[in-house]
Amino acid sequence: MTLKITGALVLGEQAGDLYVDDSGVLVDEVLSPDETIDADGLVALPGLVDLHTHLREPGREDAETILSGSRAAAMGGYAAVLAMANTSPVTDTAEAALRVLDLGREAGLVHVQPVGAVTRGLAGEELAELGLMARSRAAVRVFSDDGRCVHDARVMRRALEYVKAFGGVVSQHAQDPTLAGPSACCHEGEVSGRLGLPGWPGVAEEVIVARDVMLARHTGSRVHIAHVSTAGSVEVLRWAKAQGIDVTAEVTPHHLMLTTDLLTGYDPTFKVNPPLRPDEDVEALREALADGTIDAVATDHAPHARHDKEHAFVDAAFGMLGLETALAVVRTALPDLAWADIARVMSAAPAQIAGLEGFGSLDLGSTAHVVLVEPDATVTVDRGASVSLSRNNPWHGRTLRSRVVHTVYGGRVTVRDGALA
Ligand SMILES: NC(=O)N[C@@H](CC(=O)O)C(=O)O
Repeated sequence: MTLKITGALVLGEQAGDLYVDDSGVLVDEVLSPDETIDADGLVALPGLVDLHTHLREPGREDAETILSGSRAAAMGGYAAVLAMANTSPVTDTAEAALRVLDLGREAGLVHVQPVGAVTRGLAGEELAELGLMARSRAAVRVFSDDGRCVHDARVMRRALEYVKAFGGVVSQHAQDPTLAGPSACCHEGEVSGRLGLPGWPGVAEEVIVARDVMLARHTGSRVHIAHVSTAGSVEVLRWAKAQGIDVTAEVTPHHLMLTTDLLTGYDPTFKVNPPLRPDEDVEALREALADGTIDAVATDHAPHARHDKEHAFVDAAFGMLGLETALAVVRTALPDLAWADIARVMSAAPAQIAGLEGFGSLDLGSTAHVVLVEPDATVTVDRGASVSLSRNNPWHGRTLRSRVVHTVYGGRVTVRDGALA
């Protein structure tokens, strides 16, 4: 099946046509295409890549499945997602990783790349089968105990040494458990004090970021900091990058826009880990994304069933949806960010960090993963319209700028006119 996309503003710049041959590759011309998409006025970006998605399968298929999460990803303009390891059972073996990969292929809407756990059962003690996962057909390159911090420095050091052998990376959920007590449920500060909610401070994140950049320097290995949420972490990253330490970092759309004050209604939709932070952190995160200190935007899409989320704030599960709205949130939060920069932080950089070949580019000869965006559309989010199985959507009722109109994955249209194809 061949495809022609006419009149798209490629990376937001000049209008041009894109052609896809019948092997799903971008080429300079196709004479009589099987399908033509009129993209006049739409911006074409390389299909987005999400470094941080929770798909809940296996184990919590009531909250999300690999199929429903793939649908949400396609609707958000994604061509690839990295599926976090905190499923049940945990993705800590090659067999478990292959199962995620194959279920993703069966769904066929985005590439689902398994993230391997760093430690067995996410218990933080013994390393998981890192080498077997890496050498398997799933070719796992990103390892993370996300949801939990690899808090033991010795274990973190060993993991960094181990993944170095095959060009892997450890994605750290930076949160010192001794500074973030078991009942903590939000940012420690003026708002938590007023609401009487147990909080944890920004420094719980920052001490781990500081420790891990030093471990990366010591081991000569590569560390990635998941969902950076504080100005202090940004300062450490800026210093580490200036030293030439091999560190990358991501920020979530919600940490670029939502702040701690949203907690005053005790609505558990806004309970997330790391927690929403004050304005000054949000400002520092926006600047760091724009200046390249933070490399990528990653959703931390964390679907939860009603019976886990609809509780008193202290008891509710941590996490919020993100795949379908990520691009519009980034565009709304940083209206001056050029489309080429959006393509970098939401596609090229995450593909590179994850070692995913064939993603992140619209150059001729690349696999045709393309998202076509209406740049100045305004859309009011309705959580009921989501294709995710969950409804913990913090953007419900908000008006966001820009809209994903079509998504093409490997030359195949997965979203057409804003609906699953
Ligand atoms: N980000 C979240 O708030 N939740 C994540 C895991 C986590 O706690 O990081 C989840 O798996 O639900």
